[in-house]
Amino acid sequence: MLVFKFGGASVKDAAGIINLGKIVNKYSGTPLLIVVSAMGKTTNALEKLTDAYVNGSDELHPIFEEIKNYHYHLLEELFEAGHSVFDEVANTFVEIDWMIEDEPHDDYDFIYDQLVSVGELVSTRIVNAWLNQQGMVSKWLDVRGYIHTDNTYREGLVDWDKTRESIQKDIPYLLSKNIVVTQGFLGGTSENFTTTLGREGSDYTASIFAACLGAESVTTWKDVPGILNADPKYFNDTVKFDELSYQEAIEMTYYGASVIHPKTIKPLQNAGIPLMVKPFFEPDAAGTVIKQNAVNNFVKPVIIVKHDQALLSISTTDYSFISETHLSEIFGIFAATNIKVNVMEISALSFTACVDFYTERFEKVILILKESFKVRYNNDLTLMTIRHYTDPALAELTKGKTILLQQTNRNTVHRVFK
Ligand SMILES: Nc1ncnc2c1ncn2[C@@H]1O[C@H](COP(=O)(O)OP(=O)(O)O)[C@@H](O)[C@H]1O
Ligand SMILES: N[C@@H](CC(=O)OP(=O)(O)O)C(=O)O
Repeated sequence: MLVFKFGGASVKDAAGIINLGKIVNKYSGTPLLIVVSAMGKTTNALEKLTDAYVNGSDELHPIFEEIKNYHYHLLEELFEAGHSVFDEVANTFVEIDWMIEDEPHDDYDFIYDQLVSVGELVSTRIVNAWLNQQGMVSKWLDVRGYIHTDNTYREGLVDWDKTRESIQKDIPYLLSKNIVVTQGFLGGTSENFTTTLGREGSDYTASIFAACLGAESVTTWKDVPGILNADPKYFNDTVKFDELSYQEAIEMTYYGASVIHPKTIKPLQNAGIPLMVKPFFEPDAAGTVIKQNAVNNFVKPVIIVKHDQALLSISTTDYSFISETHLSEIFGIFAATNIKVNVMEISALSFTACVDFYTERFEKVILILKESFKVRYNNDLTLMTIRHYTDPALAELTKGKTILLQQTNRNTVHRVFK
């Protein structure tokens, strides 16, 4: 069986959904599970809606109307009036109406997951209806009953044993009868609340299903020819990799290559399942294959740029050395507040960490750290990681930047700058 993942860019409009149908049609006869993300930039719009709700903003209803109109226009282009998908989509949006009628719950991350998840619940209804309308028999599956997580909202931790059991119990039978269409990015808790797996987590969803089902391969259909040595949105003259090893792909995604979610590769590596990254605009092209024993061919350095970084500098209040006990306390606080450290440095008197900046989490961690330490920080920074670097490439890429932290290893350099 195969697992396909279609991201937001591939289903951003009616033409995208028609194209998805054509790609799927090429694989008729092969058992196929399809993971779909929210359409276009819907997740960003739902994040704005969540903020507006929590802050009691007047923008709440206009934002919601815009999200609904975007989906209804798309439906009108694809389906005759009266098709049951109109009601399915409307009923899903009603869940937002119910939630925003009440006063916001205290836990922002909990509210976020209940509201933002609607993007995937709606997109999968539309894709499923379109495939069926095109004669490809397909079943809509609520992923929240299959991917079981803890209640770490916005970063649900997957309970692999429970997830594997649920998936293996039902999905092989469903796949023997139909195509299965399900939501990326979402999970469910044991109390039946919705969780999300972290932004851009639909790639990870595809990998979870593939690993549990022993799929032949996973294909993620993207708006790029494959994995390139740098993000083509920011760099010209990029080169595509035909193959990449799991290890190299893990390193790239860990440091922020946003083309694949960082948690995606490991389950596939453990199960020996290849991951193809292919362009949805040219479905017969080879793309990039991530697999065991791949030949990594680095004709150019790999450049990974991560924005929205903060540099935290932590020292003791009595000017004593930073000890292992202090470090243990600091990491305990990071773990408890879901702060991810990308690069760090220790000196006699201070510990410095470059971390992803999320406003609410950051404010929380600073408050807790300040109970025991002196804390200074800079935000709005960029972390650039260059793998397989050359000195001229490094000099060119960092020209004119104010570097706040730097690390150089044999293969990889990190630079944090303004
Ligand atoms: N090394 C890279 N190679 C290819 N694309 C990259 C790379 N790094 C970042 N990207 C970005 O990843 C985007 C595709 O990923 P993403 O937007 O998450 O796709 P989707 O959400 O449709 O699955 C591309 O449009 C590109 O800008
Ligand atoms: N819709 C979610 C999950 C996701 O993976 O989306 P995409 O496949 O478009 O990156 C997000 O935008 O974060």
